[in-house]
This record gives sequence, C-alpha cells and structure tokens, in this order.
Amino acid sequence: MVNGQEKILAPLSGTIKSLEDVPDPTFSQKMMGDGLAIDPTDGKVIAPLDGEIVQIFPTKHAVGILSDEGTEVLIHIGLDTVNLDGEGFEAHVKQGDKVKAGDPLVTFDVEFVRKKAAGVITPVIITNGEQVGFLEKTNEAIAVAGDTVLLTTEKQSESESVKQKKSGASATSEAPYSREANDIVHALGGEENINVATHCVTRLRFALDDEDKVNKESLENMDIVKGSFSANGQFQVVIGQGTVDKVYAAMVDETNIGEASKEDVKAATGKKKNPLQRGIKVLADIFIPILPAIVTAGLLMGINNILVNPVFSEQSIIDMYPQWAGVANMIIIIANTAFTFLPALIGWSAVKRFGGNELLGVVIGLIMVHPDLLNAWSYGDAVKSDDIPTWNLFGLEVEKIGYQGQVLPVLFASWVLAKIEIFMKKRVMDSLQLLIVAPVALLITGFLTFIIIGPITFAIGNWITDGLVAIFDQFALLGGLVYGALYAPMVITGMHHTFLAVDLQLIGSTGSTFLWPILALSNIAQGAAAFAMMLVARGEKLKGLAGTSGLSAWLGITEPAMFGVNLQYKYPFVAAIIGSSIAGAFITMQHVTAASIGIGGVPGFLSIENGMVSFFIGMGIVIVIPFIITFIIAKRKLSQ
Ligand SMILES: OC[C@H]1O[C@H](O[C@H]2O[C@H](CO)[C@@H](O)[C@H](O)[C@H]2O)[C@H](O)[C@@H](O)[C@@H]1O
Repeated sequence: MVNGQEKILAPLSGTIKSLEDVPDPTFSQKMMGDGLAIDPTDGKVIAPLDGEIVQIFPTKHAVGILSDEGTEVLIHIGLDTVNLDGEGFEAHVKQGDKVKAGDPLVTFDVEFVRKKAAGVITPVIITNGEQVGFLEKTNEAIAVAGDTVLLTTEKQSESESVKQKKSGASATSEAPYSREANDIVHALGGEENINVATHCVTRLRFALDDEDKVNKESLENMDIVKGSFSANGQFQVVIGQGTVDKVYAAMVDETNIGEASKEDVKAATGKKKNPLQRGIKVLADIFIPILPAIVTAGLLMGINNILVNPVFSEQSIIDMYPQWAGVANMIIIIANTAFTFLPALIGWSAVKRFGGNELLGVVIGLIMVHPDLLNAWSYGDAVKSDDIPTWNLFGLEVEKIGYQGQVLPVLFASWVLAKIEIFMKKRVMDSLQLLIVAPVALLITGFLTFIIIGPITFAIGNWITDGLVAIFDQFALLGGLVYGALYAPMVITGMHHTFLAVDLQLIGSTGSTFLWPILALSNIAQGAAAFAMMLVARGEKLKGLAGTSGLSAWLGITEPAMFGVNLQYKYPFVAAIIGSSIAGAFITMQHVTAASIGIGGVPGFLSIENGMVSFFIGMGIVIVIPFIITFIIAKRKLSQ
C-alpha cells in the first residue's frame, strides 16, 4: 500500500481483456463491479494481494478475497463454470484462510473448462467499488501472474465511505432478505412462473415458464438487484457475492420454491430447445455479432446506389454531376469491403462460437477470398468459357476458386477448424501448442476446404438460392404474403436472424435479395401500428413508449414496439402483420430486390436496386394499413 493506493496483481497469466469483452452481461455490464479479465494460458490462480478468503464457492470456480486494506476482489474462473460442479478444479484455500500475494488459490484444467463451460476467460473484479475512490487499470496486454499490476485502487476518504455505507445498508440490517426474496419472486411473475431456481456465486438462476411475465423494470429498480438478463434459456438475476446465497436461502424459506441443483435448472431449461431451435440459436449467435458491420456496409452501398444509378430520373446523380464520381467510387470501396470479405467476418464469429481461436477464423475466411483465387462472382462466366483455374494434387484436379460473398462454405470450414483445434489442444503439450496446433489446424482445414467443403457447400448454397428464387418466381403472391406475415412473429422467437444468412447467401449467389425488402416493410409496419397507438393513447407513459419504439422500428429495431406496445394490445400487432403481408405480396410480384442488407426500416429504400417505385408503394401500404386499422380499433377500445 503506497499513499493509500493498493496494487492488485494478476492472479493468472494470460491475455488481458476489458470487461466489455467478456461474453456475459453480468461482467460486461459491470453488474458486479469494475475490473479486468484474463484469458488464461494456464490454470494456476494465485492470490493477487494480501488478505482473507471471504468466499470460496463449493464448486471452487470463484474466490472472493478481502484485502487487509478493505478492497474486495472476486476472481471468477471462466464463464458458467458453476455448472461444472467443481470438476476440473482443485482449491488450495478455504473460507477464512489468510493469504499473502502469490499464494496458490485454485488450480484448474484450462482445456477442460474451455471445452465444457461457456468460456475460460476470468474476470477479476472489485466488488466493493462504492468504497473505492479511484481505480486504475493496467495498459499491458499480457498478464504475468504475481508480477503484472492488474489494478490499482485508492480508498475513498472516510466521510465519503460512511455516506455510501449509509445509503445502501437497508437490506443488511433487516431480517435476512425475506422482503427482497419475496419482491424478486413477485417481479418474476410469482411462484407459479418459477419452475426451478438455484444460484451461483453472483446470481440467482431460474428456469421460468414464461419470461414475458417478468417485470424487468420493478426487478431492476430493487436496490439489491444489480441487473438481470436471459441467457441459454435461464433467467438470471445478478445480486453479488456474499449476498446471493442469503437471498436464495430466504427465497427457499419464504416460498414453495424448493432448493434445486444447477443440473435441475440446466435440465429444465435444456428441455426447452429442440435440434431446430438449437440450430437457429447457433446461426443467431454467429450472425448477430457481425450485423453492425453488414448493416453499415449496406447503408453506405445504398448511398452509392442513389449516386450512381438512375433511381429518380433517367440519369443518375453522377451522370448529372460527374465531379461526384470520385466520391461515389471511394464510398463503394469503403462500403463493399464487409461484403467482399464476408467469409472473414463469418469465420471470426463462427470459430469463436464453435470454441476455437477467432483469429484463425479470420484467417480461414481470408484464405477463402485470397486474390489469387478465381473470384466467386466470375465463376459462372468461367464455367461457360470452360476456363476454371485448377490445382493438380498428384493427379487430383481441384478448382482454384474463391468464396466471396458465400456463407455456407466458411460456416462449415470454421466448424471443422475449431474442432481440429480443440482436438489437438487437448493432446499437444502446452509448450508446443503455438508451434503445432494453429499451423496444423489451418493447413488441414485449408486443404479440406478447397477439396471437399468448399465445392460441396458452394453447390448446396446455390441449390438453396436457386430453389428459393424458383419458388418465389412461381408463387410470388403466396411467397410474399407468407414471408410478410411471418417475419414479425419470427422476430419474436429470434428465428429471424437465420434469414440473415439466407439473405447474404442470396446476395452472394445472385447479386441481390428479394427477401430483405419484405423485412424492411415488416419493420415499418410494426412502427406504423405503434405510432397509431401513440396518437390514440391517453396515458403519457404509453404515448411516450409508443412514440419512441415506433421510431426505433422505423430505424430497423422492432422489439421495443412489439414487446412494449403492439403485442400487449394484440390488435396493433395483427394490423401490422396484415399490412406487411399485403405489401410483401405486392413487392414480390413487382420483383423488388435489394443489393445489400441495409437499415431494415425507412432508410431501407437506399438499398433497393430494382423496383424503387414499387418499394415506395409497399412502404405506403405498410404505413397506411396498420396505422388505420390500429387507430380505429384503439379509438374504440381505449375510450371505453
Ligand atoms: O437482418 C438484417 C436486419 O437486422 C436487424 O433487424 C432485425 O433484427 C432486429 C433485432 O433483433 C429486429 O428488431 C428487426 O425487426 C429485424 O429486422 C437490423 O436492425 C436491420 O437494420 C437489418 O436490416
């Protein structure tokens, strides 16, 4: 301790990450407190400072230390590691032990945890941040256990700390958390909505019957609740170490909710997903992280589209004002990079999702669009002119083609890469991993990709898109009606993100998508219904919610409008579906297509490459129909 400052050493060796990079909202949103995380290279956890072990969870995956100077540090080894029930962990300390910086705390099997848990990244958090006046985080990228100063804290002045303690102390002075436990149960929709409940070191974990019954606002307004979210079918309420077990005990005492194990909760939540749902979830997990890059690219491509194509008159803007040509060209380079190198983005996200090294995912994606390969977009012409470059591998002719804009080839290649990497990591000794695992995994995956995975999945991707195009050509009215009607319900289930892959595949194979314009109109329809509710609503709360969520829907995000307003009253949701179904049929029959995925709302017109006028008519339909139907019904119902 120097000048009131306390140094917290790295408890593990590895790569230092910011908490925002930890894929668990409890940590990334700092619900438990501020700090840093370490992606460990080995499984030796040591004490980061002198102090007392105030908590070591029975499953040995989390250790809380109270330093001699009063700083509380939580080391949470891996993510969702509570589910491992101690397997792979060995504790060297117990609650109440005094430790010195550098003393061994826990040893764990990194590879086992990496494979079995949601992640091995280890947050190191100051959990009594309210008593810390100053927190400095290291700028180092690599942590050496016991050597790197990870965090530096400085205690608050005495008077500040007294103030803080006074303002947050009500729960601890009362009978042990019974009121809080009851309030939480109530906010979760009552006992009847709770199937199973358990807790880990930081949070209560529930398998709920219906998560829509949760009153998130009142839950998160409770002083004791630091945040809540739903993940992997579990509803989780973050309370904090040292308190969560007491709240849980009170809940079990006060209610008919029996004690349950993590397995019970896992089983109760796991039951809910069938293979199709799991597949959808995997695709959503892969595509949601890359969505911002794709939408940005789509928006910029849309601006270029308006500049270079004769959209509003016979001549394009560039034809009329040629001095803008350079600007338009520069925009298109910036814009289409995300699409040209799409396999690299998907490779990054997919390999990460499948448990491998995401950087290798980027590399496998880039290999698939290497400039020396025949560009996928020139493949059709090369087939016609019988001019496809090949490699000769001991007599085996392999087409030397790239996979620009393709989705399926890189998805499968990423899966294979991650599996090979995980397989090898378990078998190659730590000191040789860098030398052997990545090069071998990449080489094998690269060869498999060019020889088998690429050609087969490229063909499958083309069959899927040809099939979809044929169906929509043949049954345009029905196709548009059905997709227009089903898109919003799919958003409710989260299944809609699967269609992002389909849109990207359509663009990669045919140069455009006829599905995305329907998506944009469906979103606008939900917004229009919410706006009608805003006009008719009497209460300020509903008016405000309907207005802001309507705007959000018009800018491409519909959940606030749907969950906050339209689904609550049902008829606005149905009115929106009617509008988007009719508009979907209309624009499909008019062959409206988009060249890219843009902002799926009013600015969506920027991305339309064919049938701009019809798209605007469609926009008129999804504004007028849902608005009028909702307005009329709401007038009647809300004035009763
Ligand atoms: O698929 C491309 C579109 O993705 C986003 O919109 C979709 O996801 C949103 C979040 O779940 C949802 O609110 C919206 O209804 C869906 O269409 C993105 O916001 C769109 O701009 C993008 O075109």
